[in-house]
Amino acid sequence: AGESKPPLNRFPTAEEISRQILPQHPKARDAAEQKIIDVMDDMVANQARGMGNISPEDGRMMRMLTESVKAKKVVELGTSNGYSALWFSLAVRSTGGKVITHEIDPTRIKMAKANFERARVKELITLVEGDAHQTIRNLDGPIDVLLLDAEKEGFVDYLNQLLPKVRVGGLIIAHDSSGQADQLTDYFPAIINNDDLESVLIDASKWGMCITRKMR
Ligand SMILES: C[S@@+](CC[C@H](N)C(=O)[O-])C[C@H]1O[C@@H](n2cnc3c(N)ncnc32)[C@H](O)[C@@H]1O
Repeated sequence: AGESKPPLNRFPTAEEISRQILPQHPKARDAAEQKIIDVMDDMVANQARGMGNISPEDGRMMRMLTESVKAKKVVELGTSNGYSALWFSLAVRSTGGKVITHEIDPTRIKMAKANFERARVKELITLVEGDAHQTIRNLDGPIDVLLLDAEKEGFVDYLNQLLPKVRVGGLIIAHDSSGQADQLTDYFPAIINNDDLESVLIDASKWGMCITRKMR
């Protein structure tokens, strides 16, 4: 924070605006949020390798969206070590909501639990262990925000299972929608050919998020 950058003598590119001009660091509104952000910073510095975490830009966008739709229930598929869930926890602290996140890998489950513990968000986040294709079957709606960030080939099944539980006006965020678009050749038709859904690609970092709104 506060680091000064030499002025550009041309129009900045979108990446320069995103990475150099707009603030990179999340803003805390109180000490509890600062605690969460401190843990997120530590995860970026010391745990990120091989975790497949979302970028900070995408996290900021998800936090804004989640607060904007006043989400009470956020469902995440693919917790990894808990980085994106912590971004959601910043949002649900202000909406009075909860995050239910799903992960299959025991090592990552252990890391996520430790991160949630030290960020003091255990009452905001429920971590469901196991294969999400099975564990989401008993999930109750209404879901306000759904993040698809587990294995790409599973996205259509996740959508089919959970779309009926997403509330009208709710959001489905498919992560890596540009970075791994080649693995989403079934997913794109599934959302495009559904007249109840409207979608837009937000490419704040190279991974991209396809954000879909349930219109009716
Ligand atoms: C890209 S990472 C998630 C990153 C995380 N959302 C973040 O930004 O911090 C994908 C995760 O999905 C998990 N995963 C893959 N298949 C799964 C399944 N069938 N059920 C639950 N989790 C799964 C992987 O173990 C991996 O940790």
